[in-house]
Amino acid sequence: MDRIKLDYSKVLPFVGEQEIAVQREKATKALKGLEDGTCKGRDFLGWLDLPVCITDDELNRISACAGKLREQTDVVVIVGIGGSYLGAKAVIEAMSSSFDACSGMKVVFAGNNVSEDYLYELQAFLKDKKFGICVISKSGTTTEPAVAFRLLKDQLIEQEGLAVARERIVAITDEKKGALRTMADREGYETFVIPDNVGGRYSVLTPVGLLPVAIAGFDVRALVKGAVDMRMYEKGNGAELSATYAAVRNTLYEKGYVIEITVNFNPKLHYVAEWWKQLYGESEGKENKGIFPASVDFTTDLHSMGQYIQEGRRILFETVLSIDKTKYWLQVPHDVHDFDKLNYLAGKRIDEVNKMAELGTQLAHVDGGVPNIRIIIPELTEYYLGQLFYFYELACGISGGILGVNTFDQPGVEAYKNNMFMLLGKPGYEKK
Ligand SMILES: O=P(O)(O)OC[C@H]1O[C@](O)(CO)[C@@H](O)[C@@H]1O
Repeated sequence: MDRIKLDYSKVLPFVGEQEIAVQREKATKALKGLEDGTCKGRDFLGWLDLPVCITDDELNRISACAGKLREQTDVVVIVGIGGSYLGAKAVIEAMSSSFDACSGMKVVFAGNNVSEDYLYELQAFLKDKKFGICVISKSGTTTEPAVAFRLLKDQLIEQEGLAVARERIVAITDEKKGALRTMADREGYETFVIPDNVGGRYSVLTPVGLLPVAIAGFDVRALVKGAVDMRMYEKGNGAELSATYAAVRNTLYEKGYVIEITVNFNPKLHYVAEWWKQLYGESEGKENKGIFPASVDFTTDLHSMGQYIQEGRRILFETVLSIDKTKYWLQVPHDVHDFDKLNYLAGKRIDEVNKMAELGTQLAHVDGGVPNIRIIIPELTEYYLGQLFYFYELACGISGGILGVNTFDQPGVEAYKNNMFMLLGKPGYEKK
């Protein structure tokens, strides 16, 4: 099997190899802190060896549960927010056909917002459908998924009766604590556990990511294998890829490039970037520090954000997720009239046009003062997504270590929650 690659040659017009080497040394120290378990947030390092530790029994249980839901239902609603849905959404969007339901099974998401219209429309869509619910919350107390789950559970009971509803609900949560654990135990739902030492945004390789992906009909074993191979490669090579990426982005940050834009040239990667934004934003954005993670879909956003990136404030760098080989083959057709003057492209692959757009964009943006990193993904498969997830997770752990923050907490997220609870009159929040 091939491996994802990193190309930072188009960063070198902006920073010297020597400057990167300084950050690379810091990266080596940060990596040691992770591997020794001496870094800040050391109670949350379970993800480091997670892919290697997943047993065959666990994978079989995940497959069996997914198989049962696929048999019994036409639609499964994945209820969760942040790390409790983004990894699964990223894989499912990347692997699904852009127009069909994935492998005959429709997987939809809820609990990642509190929009009344969204929930109303979802309930209308589920009316008279055979549906199931996979509810995911590590804490078991997050408001958005809790509200959605209450509505959907009631609807399921109303449509199917209590006994069938219990059969069609699966909960993924803490082993012992939280409201969801209490409810699942009391109602007798099938449950899967999110390990204590794995934070939400690092949980894609636990049942949190794996079960929804299996329900959608995709290959979780290949996903895990990709992560295992990346873990083994990085372990044997001083985290060559992850530490280098972490060092390069921190070198840029020190030079005033405070915004990293993750770029794709394939809309299927949109949610990979969303997953990455949570991973890096929640991990690094604290103590008034951290690179701001942003993302764009090209070429779509070249026609909107392209102007700013080319000529706006020079505080941006780009990391392009570049897919080497497409899944399909499609050529630009020849036209006898050539009214649109496109015959110069006739016979060329659509992907060649896309690749030239990618190269042309890189040249233009580098010329315009935007450093460019490329992550080259051989093909868009579960296996390479597994590699990519592990690479990004390890690089994030290292990068947070270089920055000197606790990569694994997210104290800032509480501020909005406290205000919302106070405004809604939640008992215990009146005085706040
Ligand atoms: O799985 P939970 O506990 O519902 O949390 C969901 C998300 O909310 C956060 O805790 C932030 O509020 C994220 O870190 C997490 O991924």
